[in-house]
Amino acid sequence: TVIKGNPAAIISSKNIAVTQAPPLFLSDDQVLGLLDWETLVPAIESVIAGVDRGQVIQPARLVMRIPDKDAVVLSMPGYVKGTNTSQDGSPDDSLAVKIVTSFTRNKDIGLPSILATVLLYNPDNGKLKVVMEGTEITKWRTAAASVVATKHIFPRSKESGLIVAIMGSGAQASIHAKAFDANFNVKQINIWNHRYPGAQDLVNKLSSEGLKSVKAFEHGQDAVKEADIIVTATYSSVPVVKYEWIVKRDVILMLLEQE
Ligand SMILES: NC(=O)C1=CN([C@@H]2O[C@H](COP(=O)(O)OP(=O)(O)OC[C@H]3O[C@@H](n4cnc5c(N)ncnc54)[C@H](OP(=O)(O)O)[C@@H]3O)[C@@H](O)[C@H]2O)C=CC1
Ligand SMILES: O=C(O)C1=NCCCC1
Repeated sequence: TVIKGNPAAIISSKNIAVTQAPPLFLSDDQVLGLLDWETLVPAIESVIAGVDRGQVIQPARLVMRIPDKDAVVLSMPGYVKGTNTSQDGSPDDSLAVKIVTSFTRNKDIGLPSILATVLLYNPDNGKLKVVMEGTEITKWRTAAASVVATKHIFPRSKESGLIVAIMGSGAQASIHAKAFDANFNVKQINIWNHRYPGAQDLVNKLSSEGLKSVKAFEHGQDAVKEADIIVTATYSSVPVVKYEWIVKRDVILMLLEQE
């Protein structure tokens, strides 16, 4: 069966499952083509509110470690009870499982450390609808959650001129810089990495993509000194920010880490 049409419409339609169609496969590039902050941030905001309202089933994720490969596999099922109706008139509930692999040595072979797959099911009968590469959506949704948190708990985010410090220069550092730039009025983004050239490379990349006022820092303390928001996005097993470095009283600290 050839499935034609807009992947977004296909994902939201339950009919493909009923008609015995095989699951749709979406590559990361196709998923990326469907992602924008204007849609994603309110969606994440609504799901977080749904947790509070009891509309979300989200058990603790299963964590499997593979110590000799410095790797972790995370399995994350989730169900969201819809609040609207789909095109076919049924509730727009969602049922999915995300599987994330975290191989910290992947950098050496040019692969992202975090790779993900999302399996999307018909929420009424459990039939598999879509298999999608989930690496991009995982990156974006993590940063979107930081945007939502900032919006709700940091009063100065509504004013002009946020200073954001990002510790790390990998995938999460990059997407957080873009997310804050796109969603807030940002005065400066400070990037620190344990290897300074990594911070310089990320600054060059972000600047070439149009981000203004992005600066690399050699010392973490200098990067966080003036910051309103501090995002730690590293694989460090020791703290990369010291308490005494934080001089402002209402700084928000986002910690991204695996289990
Ligand atoms: N990617 C994702 O979607 C998500 C990631 N996370 C978490 O965010 C964190 C960063 O992930 P991600 O950006 O994808 O990973 P990357 O591999 O892309 O980046 C890792 C960053 O950590 C730095 N780093 C590695 N080892 C150390 C160390 N020993 N001390 C200090 N810094 C170190 C790396 O620097 P260098 O390369 O110079 O060594 C790099 O800047 C991880 O804890 C991950 O589990 C959380 C949610 C989602
Ligand atoms: O998707 C998530 O949630 C992840 N959490 C920590 C490790 C990377 C992915």
